[in-house]
Amino acid sequence: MAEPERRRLLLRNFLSPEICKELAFIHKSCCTIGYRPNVFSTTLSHLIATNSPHLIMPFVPIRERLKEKVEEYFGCEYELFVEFTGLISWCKGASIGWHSDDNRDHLKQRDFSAVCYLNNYEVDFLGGLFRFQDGEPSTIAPMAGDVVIYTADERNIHSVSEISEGERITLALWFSRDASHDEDANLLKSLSNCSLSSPVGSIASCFPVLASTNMYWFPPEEASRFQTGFNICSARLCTLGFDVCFSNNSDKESPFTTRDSCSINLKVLEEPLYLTCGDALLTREFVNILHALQVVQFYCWKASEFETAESTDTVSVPLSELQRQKITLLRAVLVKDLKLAETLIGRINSQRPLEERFRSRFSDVVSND
Ligand SMILES: O=C(O)CCC(=O)C(=O)O
Ligand SMILES: [Fe+2]
Repeated sequence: MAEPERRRLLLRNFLSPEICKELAFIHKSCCTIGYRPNVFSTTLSHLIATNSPHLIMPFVPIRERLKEKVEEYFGCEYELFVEFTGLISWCKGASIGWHSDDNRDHLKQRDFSAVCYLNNYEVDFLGGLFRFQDGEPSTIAPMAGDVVIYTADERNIHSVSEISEGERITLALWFSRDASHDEDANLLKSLSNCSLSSPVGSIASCFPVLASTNMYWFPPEEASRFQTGFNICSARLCTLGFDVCFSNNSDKESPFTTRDSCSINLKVLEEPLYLTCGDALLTREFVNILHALQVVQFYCWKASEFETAESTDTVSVPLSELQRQKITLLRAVLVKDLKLAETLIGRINSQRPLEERFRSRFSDVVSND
C-alpha cells in the first residue's frame, strides 16, 4: 500500500528553551514595524543593516537543522534553499485569516514553511491559535520550542486567531527549491558591504546603528506625523521602567520644541544618551537608543544569572529637577500612548515596571561591562 502523502509535521521541543529565549531577546532588542497590522518583525537583512550582524549567529544552526528536517520529512530529492528567515511578533489585535503561504504571484517560489514558536500560549499571550482548515493536527496552541513544518501550497490552508493579550513571538522560515531565491546570496552581499563600511576593530564597528525613524513608529500610518502611538525602542524601555536622557543637550533647548519638528528631531535617538530609572540617572553612557535597548534586553534575558552575582558599588546619581522635566517631555514625545504600548508589548500577567532590586542590580551590571 502506498504511504499517505506527507503534507505537515508538528515537531515538539525542536528548539531548546535557551535558544528560544535568545531569539526572543534579539527580537525585543531589534524589531521594527512588521508587514501586517500589530505585527513587529526582525529580518536577518535588518540585523545586518543596523550593524548587528553578530546577532545572526544563533540562526545559522537552526536554519540548517530545519532545512535538513524538511528535506528528510518531505523526501526532497533536490536541495532546498532558505528563501526567508525572520522573527515576528504578533501583538494584541493581530491575526491572519485562511490562506496558503504561496498565495501570491510573488510568493510562488515558496515550497515549504516552518514556524517555530518562541514563547507560550496562555503564559506570554492569549489567543493566537494556529489552525489548519482540514486534517490533523487541526489546532496548535504555540509552546516555546515547538515547530510546525508544512507544504506552502493549498494543501495547507491555515489561519492564526486574533491575539487578545501579550506578544506572541515566532521564527518563520520559508524554503524554496529555486536557487535564485536563496536568501543567503543577498545576506552575503549585504554582509560584505557592512564589514567594509567600518574599519575592522574600531569601536564604532561594535555598536548598533538605527534604521530610519519611520520603521520604529507604531502605528505605521502615524509615522509621518508622530502625533499618536509610540517609538518602539522608547516604549520597550518605558514598559521595563526606564526613561532616556540625552547626553549633550543639558544647556541647549529641548530637541522637541514644536510638534511639527518631531519627525526631524527624532534623529536625537541616534545620539548618546543615559538611562534613568525612577529618581536615578544611571551613569553609563550609551551610543544611541538601540544600544541602550539591546543592553537592557540582554539584562532581562540573563537576569536570573545576575541575580546571584555579588552586588558592587552603586552607579547611579539622583536626577536634577531640569533632567526630570526633560525626561517627562521626552516621554510625552516618544511614547504618546503608554497604555497602548503596554497593551502591545508589555508583559502579560505583570504590567509593573521592574522591581527596585532588579533596577539597581542592572545599573551595577551595565556600568561594569
Ligand atoms: O505564526 C503562525 O503561527 C503562522 C503565521 C502565518 O501563517 C504566516 O505568517 O503566513
Ligand atoms: Fe501562513
